[in-house]
Amino acid sequence: MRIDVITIFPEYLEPLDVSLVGKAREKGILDVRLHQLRDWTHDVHHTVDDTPYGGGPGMVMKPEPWASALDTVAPPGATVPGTDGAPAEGPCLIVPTPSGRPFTQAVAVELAARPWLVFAPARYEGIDRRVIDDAATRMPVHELSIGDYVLAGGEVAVLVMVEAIARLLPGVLGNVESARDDSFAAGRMEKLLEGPVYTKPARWRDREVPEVLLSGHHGKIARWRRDEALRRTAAHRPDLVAAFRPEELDRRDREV
Ligand SMILES: COc1cc(COC(=O)c2cn[nH]c2)cc(-c2cccnc2)c1
Repeated sequence: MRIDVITIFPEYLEPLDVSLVGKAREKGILDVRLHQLRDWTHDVHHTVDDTPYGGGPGMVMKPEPWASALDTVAPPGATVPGTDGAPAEGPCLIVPTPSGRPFTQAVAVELAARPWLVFAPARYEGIDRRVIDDAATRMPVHELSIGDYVLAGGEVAVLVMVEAIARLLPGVLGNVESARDDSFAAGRMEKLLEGPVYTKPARWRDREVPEVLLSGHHGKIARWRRDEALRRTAAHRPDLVAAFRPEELDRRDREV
């Protein structure tokens, strides 16, 4: 997978050199390229923003630098080889924004199937809308939110999305850390939260590990984990429990 990030703060993306994503880059699974948006400005101050039409607080990112950057990074008609022999594909543009579609595990799974992602993290109050409208004439554009809060810029959101997507790519996670059991991975109790986890020692500061986990009885352990996941989800995310159908639970109970 090729990932391009266009930003005025490339140093914000240095964490992509370490750990999981860093190793995926070393293995050639990920090809991450950072681009300084100011390289596509021509004035002495390398200006990328201006006051908003219609007034209001803050500044808006000018269209010209973004359009030039996107034309260079993802020229019209440019493609990369598809994954697993799929046909070559052009880029998909991702714009982190508080007003975007929620970035969920399902969206991460969808994007992990694409061979080329271009991220456009904005600063200030955002990017002139015409940049996104123009880009949408030649590539899919996803405006995505990582949560209901406002950041000073989209770079942190890019780090979140790249990590969530990269860990789904074959060869990135060792088989020990399989992404299969994720809370939100489909097929594992659908969208319930993870229950509590424990490791050695069995007794620590007078606190014991729940007996069932030491029993070796896989059926009881699975049921206990499901109950704890449901308990935790009811406590922290009643909205997810509401979406859960009781007969669904009975079926799963029968499976164990
Ligand atoms: C300060 O106002 C902002 C901040 C950001 C950075 O992203 C987030 O804050 C975010 C992302 N997921 N949750 C929060 C982006 C935009 C923006 C970008 C493009 C078009 N329109 C608006 C605006």
